[in-house]
Amino acid sequence: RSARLLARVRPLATSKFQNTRKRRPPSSSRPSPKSPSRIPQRSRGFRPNPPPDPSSGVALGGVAGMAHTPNPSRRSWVGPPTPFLTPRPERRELRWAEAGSHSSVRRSGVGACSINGSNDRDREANVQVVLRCRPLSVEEQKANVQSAVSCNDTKREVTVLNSLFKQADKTFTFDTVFGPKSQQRAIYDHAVAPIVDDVLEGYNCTVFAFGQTGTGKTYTMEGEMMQQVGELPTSAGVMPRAVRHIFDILEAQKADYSMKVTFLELYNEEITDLLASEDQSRFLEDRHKRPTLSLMEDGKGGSVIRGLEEIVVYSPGEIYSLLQHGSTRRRTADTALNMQSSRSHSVFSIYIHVKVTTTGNRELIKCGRLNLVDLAGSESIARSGAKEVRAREAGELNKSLLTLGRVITALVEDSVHVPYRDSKLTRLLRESLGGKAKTCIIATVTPSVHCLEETLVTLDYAYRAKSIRNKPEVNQKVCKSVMLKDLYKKMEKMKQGFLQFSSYSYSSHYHIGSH
Ligand SMILES: Nc1ncnc2c1ncn2[C@@H]1O[C@H](COP(=O)(O)OP(=O)(O)OP(=O)(O)O)[C@@H](O)[C@H]1O
Repeated sequence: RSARLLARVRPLATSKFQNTRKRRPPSSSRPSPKSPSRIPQRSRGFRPNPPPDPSSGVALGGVAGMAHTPNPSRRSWVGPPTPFLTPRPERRELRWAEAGSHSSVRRSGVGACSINGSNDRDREANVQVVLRCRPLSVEEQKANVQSAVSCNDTKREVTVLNSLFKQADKTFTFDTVFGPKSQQRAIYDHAVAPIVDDVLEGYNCTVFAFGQTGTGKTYTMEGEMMQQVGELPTSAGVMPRAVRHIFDILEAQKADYSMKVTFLELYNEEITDLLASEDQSRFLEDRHKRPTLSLMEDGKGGSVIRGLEEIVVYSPGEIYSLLQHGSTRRRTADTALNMQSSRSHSVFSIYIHVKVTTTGNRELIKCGRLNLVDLAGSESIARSGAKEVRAREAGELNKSLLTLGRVITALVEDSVHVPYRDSKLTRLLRESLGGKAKTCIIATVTPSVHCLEETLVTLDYAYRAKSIRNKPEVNQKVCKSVMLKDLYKKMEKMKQGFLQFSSYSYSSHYHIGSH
């Protein structure tokens, strides 16, 4: 019986090692040669979600709930899972394989999930919407372009000066407003840092930038990318700052943790892997020939991306180079509105597992995920001067952004049907909009009077998105070692019970027989 029980536990651990690729840390971040943790590991890390078998109906949802099925064409590893270690030797006991239960709190009923209280309403949290208005560019200033947007950071208000056109001004209030003079650091500290703290508590969180082309989405999300580990440049965006923040906290807590990342691009409704391994490099020159990945339903309203590579990382430096690598692979083009316009949406995800010991010495693993999404900009094809390929791209981009707008409207109006399925973008963002993730939207606008119409559209959608309510849930798993300990205890008890029973029946038999 015990053998049967253990046999049931083991496949859970091994099945997690199918699709994660581990890259060797760069020499600067590698542990010292004497450190046992440097023993070459063939670990592929840990899959935070159960294998996405549609028939099993495992509930995963959208970007924050994405899981990745093994791609049979990729190299797969055989043999028992080896531990995935954090770099410091004293943390060696954390093994990805330790997580025995894969379910989130709601599915497994393990642990407690309380944010503000116990009932559903208390657990709800509004999507946070912050507004950023970029400064006029040097060219715009030279051309004396008038500013038609005024920001009041203290009152959290942004006003569109329609009075320039003899109409009433329009004012919108957001959770935070960042005017043209605001710095990258302020945006990160006020809008994103709290969300990153939540990721380390085991929440799935999403930050996405949304707005017209050329308004500063990529600048806000990426900014100046880090070339190497060192001081963050003042123009570093949300992504490098979040990476630094995560490692700073984990190091300060001396936590046992494991981490992996994925980076995907959604272009013309096709998903490609921006971190695809070198064997795909022949496709790099011709971006149109890059293999596309399929987005599948998991049977419970979530999505699954087949074959997306998960890369195990050990240091901020490694993530910076992956970010750099991935973003240079992204499709960009010179348009009339932006010299380097992103022609695709991108999703960079960091999966973090942190081991925590609760009162009563119970070991749990908190599994948080941070999705950093840089959407392509909506654009007026007439004004951007897009033709042929660019016009088609713009059409596809506008289509997916339109669906995003319809999803926001449906959620705000509490419609029975939310059209998530109408575009891949909304399928990916499903969990972040109305699902169990915590979400922050950074809406970006330009102050240029020439873009007033588009600015009003962005403000209108962003304002509506403030009313979307999510139901955030902590994901935590019981360590496998704890589960095994519990099993052994139960077995021991059963053995004792059995021994007591047999000695009792033997003695009563003997007793009866002796008469
Ligand atoms: N807050 C800001 N401060 C200084 N420069 C900025 C700011 N926001 C954007 N820019 C500059 O404006 C230009 C356009 O920004 P960016 O490429 O980030 O726009 P985008 O919204 O991502 O556009 P697209 O949707 O076309 O990709 C860039 O040159 C960027 O450096």
